[in-house]
Amino acid sequence: MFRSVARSAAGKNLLRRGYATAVPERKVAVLGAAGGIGQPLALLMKLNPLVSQLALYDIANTPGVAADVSHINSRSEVAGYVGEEQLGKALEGCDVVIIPAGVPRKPGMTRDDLFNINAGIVKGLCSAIAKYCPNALVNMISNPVNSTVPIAAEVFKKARTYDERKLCGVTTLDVVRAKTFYAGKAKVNVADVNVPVVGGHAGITILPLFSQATPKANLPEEDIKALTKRTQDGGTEVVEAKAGKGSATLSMAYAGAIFADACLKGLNGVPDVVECSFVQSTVTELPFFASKVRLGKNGVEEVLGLGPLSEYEKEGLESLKPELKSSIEKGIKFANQS
Ligand SMILES: NC(=O)c1ccc[n+]([C@@H]2O[C@H](COP(=O)([O-])OP(=O)(O)OC[C@H]3O[C@@H](n4cnc5c(N)ncnc54)[C@H](O)[C@@H]3O)[C@@H](O)[C@H]2O)c1
Ligand SMILES: O=C(O)C[C@H](O)C(=O)O
Repeated sequence: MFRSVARSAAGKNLLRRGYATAVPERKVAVLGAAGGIGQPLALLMKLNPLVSQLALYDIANTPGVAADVSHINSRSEVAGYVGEEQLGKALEGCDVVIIPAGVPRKPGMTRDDLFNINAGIVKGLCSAIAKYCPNALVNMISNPVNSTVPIAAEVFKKARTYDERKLCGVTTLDVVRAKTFYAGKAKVNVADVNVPVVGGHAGITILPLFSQATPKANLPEEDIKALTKRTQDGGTEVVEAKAGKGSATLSMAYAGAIFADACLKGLNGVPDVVECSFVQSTVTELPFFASKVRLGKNGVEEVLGLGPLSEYEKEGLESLKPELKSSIEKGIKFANQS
């Protein structure tokens, strides 16, 4: 349902901020909304003027989070849903579903160590999405993303609702980190920095392409290697600093909000919305891969290629493939066995 923006003061304000010529009604759900990521993400989505309805779902504690966030004087109406019996209502009519549900890492764990718990959670939530909002654009945050995205794809295939354009693994935090670390090293304004990050979302599968970073800085090879390693280990850096109290939540909420905003802009017809995401792909021989994607009215309208790689990045690309392949296959196997 579209509403002319020219008619309202809020609409004029949106136009001034370059959002769109018309502001559709958009329902967004956050699944896992009472968690470490879910709460600040709920806040950021409440602040997003492209959202008209915000559904906050979790297995516990969402009434309080929803009541709290709902007092903010921004466009969207907020509703809290708790427990499986309310999941359908949370999902009905959704345009975008963001999933940060599941357990986070503790020091010493890999993201793959979360598989046993999170795979089942994601499978259950995706079955409900297939039933209640099969056309929604899914933003998968729950780890291990390299496996949870393939799980979601298999669940949707079984339900005959799969549309590869509507399933995105959220790797924006890798891009956020790469930009921050590059700006610090290159001594450039962080707001001007762009760095594509490709591959997957775990350890060496995270491949930042600093050879394509702008503004150009001609950093020495040892700096590029150190920046690459720090980006790949960014999640672990936070897990260790939090010392058992979870993983990145605030920076992840920021990254998740950026990606969801890009999805909404794309759905609303804003041209040239490009972000990195882990999607079904033919960019390499692997069935899923993160690269730049163009977001549009149908979700992922185009998966963009890798562009020219340095020798170091070419090596990184070849080294990441076996791990990424095995994580993808693990997800597919789980979804089809259980
Ligand atoms: N993609 C990324 O870049 C990225 C970054 C950070 C964290 N993560 C992942 O996000 C996930 C969540 O992290 P967190 O720090 O918010 O964890 P958290 O434990 O603080 O919150 C998770 C929330 O999920 C809820 N939950 C559990 N089962 C659920 C279900 N079946 N339905 C709905 N909600 C359910 C919990 O009740 C909890 O509120 C983890 O898997 C973490 O590894 C991904
Ligand atoms: O590192 C984690 O476990 C969480 C997340 O994937 C991150 O990159 O911060």
